[in-house]
Amino acid sequence: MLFSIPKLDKEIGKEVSAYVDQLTKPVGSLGRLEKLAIELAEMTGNKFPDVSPPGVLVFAADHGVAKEGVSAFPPEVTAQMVWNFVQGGAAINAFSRQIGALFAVVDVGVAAPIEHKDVIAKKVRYGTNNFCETEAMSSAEAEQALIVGYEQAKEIIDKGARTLIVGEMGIGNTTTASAILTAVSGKPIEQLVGRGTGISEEKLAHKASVIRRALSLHQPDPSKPMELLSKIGGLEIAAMAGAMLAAAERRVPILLDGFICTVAALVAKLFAPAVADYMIAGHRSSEMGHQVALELLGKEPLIDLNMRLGEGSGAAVAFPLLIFATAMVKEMATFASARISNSVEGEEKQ
Ligand SMILES: Cc1cc2ncn([C@H]3O[C@H](COP(=O)(O)O)[C@@H](O)[C@H]3O)c2cc1C
Ligand SMILES: O=C(O)c1cccnc1
Repeated sequence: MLFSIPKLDKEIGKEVSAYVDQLTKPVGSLGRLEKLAIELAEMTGNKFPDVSPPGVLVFAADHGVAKEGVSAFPPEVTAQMVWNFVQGGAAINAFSRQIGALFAVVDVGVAAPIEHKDVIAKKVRYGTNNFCETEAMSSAEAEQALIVGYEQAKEIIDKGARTLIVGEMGIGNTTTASAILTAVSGKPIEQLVGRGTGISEEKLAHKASVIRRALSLHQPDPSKPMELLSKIGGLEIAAMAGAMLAAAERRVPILLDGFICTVAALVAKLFAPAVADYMIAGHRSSEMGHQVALELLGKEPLIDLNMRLGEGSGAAVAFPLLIFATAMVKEMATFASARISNSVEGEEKQ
């Protein structure tokens, strides 16, 4: 599949960088917010971009590998949480309301029938196969799930979303994400597999052995994203990658969530490396493996609150920082406009 992602507007970045140095504060004193303002300008091609409203897309799907007992919760929780999302009771609902987000939940592969006017029905199949036994899904299904994500992102952007947040719900998906990350990074499984919903030490060792089995069965080519998705992937992970690709094509900044989202980001990057230019890492999840995924992506997260939930929750909590960065550029006075004496230290920049 081919994606056409525009180059970052480095010229606007330079303009904003120079302008930020004129604002009524010592040079560099707003730290990371300054860098963020420059990045947002380069992504959007706009010196004074709007990042609101954000669009939150939560993709839900089940994982056949959950049968192996790799989660602290039973697979039915995926469907049960979808009902919670439409009733507004999940963490991502509370946080989406706080940040004024456009919100949608998409069934891309829940292993139960779901009919509700507020659930976008895009089920590709009733959960994946157990990838310890056979491939998770066909390449055609992986592609279909990717397209679901792509189309949904297009839609929410058409409705006005100026920043994209992608979240997920899928019991077992930290196993799937760890499998993909092991294949992509080539690092030892022990460094990449974590407690997910909160499994015991014993289950953690079992989870690692499940991933080891799947990788030795399928031996996916780590440079081929569709192969990774079909052999050891997840439907919601494919959809998240597709959504990110659509946002980057439209110069819409992507605010990443935690572990699963960052692994989906790595998959998106394998489809089109330039997609990473449009990503900002929202938070550092305490899930083992997230740090490695962030390093592979070359991103430093905005916040670290010891969260490990998913759903897009960490990105939603980090989102106000994007508002602050843009408000700084839009609203602050310059030394000249406010008639304030500038530094006597000349050009020195910290
Ligand atoms: C009530 C509940 C709400 C959640 N919201 C996100 N997750 C998170 O936990 C799951 C991944 O962990 P594992 O791989 O251990 O199953 C995903 O659904 C993820 O989004 C939840 C999990 C639970 C139990
Ligand atoms: O960081 C995440 O995305 C995460 C961690 C644990 C469980 N679910 C999601």
